[in-house]
Amino acid sequence: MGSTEDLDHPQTILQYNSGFLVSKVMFTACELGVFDLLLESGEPLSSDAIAARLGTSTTGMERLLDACVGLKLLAVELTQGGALYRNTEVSNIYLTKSSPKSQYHIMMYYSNTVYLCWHYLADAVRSGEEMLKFMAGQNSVWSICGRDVLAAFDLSSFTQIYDLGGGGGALARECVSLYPNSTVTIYDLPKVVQVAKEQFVPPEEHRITFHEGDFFNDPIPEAELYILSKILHDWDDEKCRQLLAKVHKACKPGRCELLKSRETLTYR
Ligand SMILES: C[S@@+](CC[C@H](N)C(=O)[O-])C[C@H]1O[C@@H](n2cnc3c(N)ncnc32)[C@H](O)[C@@H]1O
Repeated sequence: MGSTEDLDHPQTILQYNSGFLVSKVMFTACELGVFDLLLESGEPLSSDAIAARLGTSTTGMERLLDACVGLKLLAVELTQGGALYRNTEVSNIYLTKSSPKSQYHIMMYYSNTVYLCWHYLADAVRSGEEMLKFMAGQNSVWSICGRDVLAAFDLSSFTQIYDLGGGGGALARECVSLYPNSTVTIYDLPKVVQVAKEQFVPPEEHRITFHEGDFFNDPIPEAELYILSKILHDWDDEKCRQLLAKVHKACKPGRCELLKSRETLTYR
């Protein structure tokens, strides 16, 4: 990024400028069932056949298919009868609904929900009130899967837990409910801790405490278990290394970190 080539021709800036087009082409082909149809058909199909089977316009479909070819999500074979399209291997594995490794459902969530929310990013940045909605949003997922995440490993031997960047505290609440002998300290930025206290964690919940701090610039106190849930994806590799090194230093031998990113759960 910022290379001398970029100064002559801003390749990076142009890629960022149109990045959303790439996502939307992939989402649309998934949503319309292009990859599923090509998997089921077992043979390459023309754009007319695909359009007819999926009930779309022929020109629109042809353009979408060609865009997918450009993105290497589809391959095209030029025959005397016209162009025939088929899935690439990667599309068969990740973009079809029936594949065990299918990413279809998360993509539909991104396309129909996350994509729309990001339209209002500038408003969200302008307005501090959005923080409350963001925290509630972050919390809501834990009412569905918090217990499963926390039960994936037996954490009952840990009584003193720090949830770094613990936000609104929904995971902390699940944790003390599942492991009644534990206490969880939500470590987060002062303004977030204030909102968590006022809005999300009932004062009678004495097993949850708070620590106002910046995990990059302030000390991280000693604890038996550190939870970093949906934290690392926010930072570049250097920042993640910095944070993990700090947690590692605070962690005494035999103590642990539970890392939950969007896709993975790690216990070490
Ligand atoms: C994506 S949210 C995840 C919230 C929660 N862990 C969860 O799983 O729902 C990231 C959290 O990290 C907190 N955070 C960001 N930078 C931080 C910092 N430097 N020190 C402490 N917390 C921070 C944010 O305030 C926010 O609550």
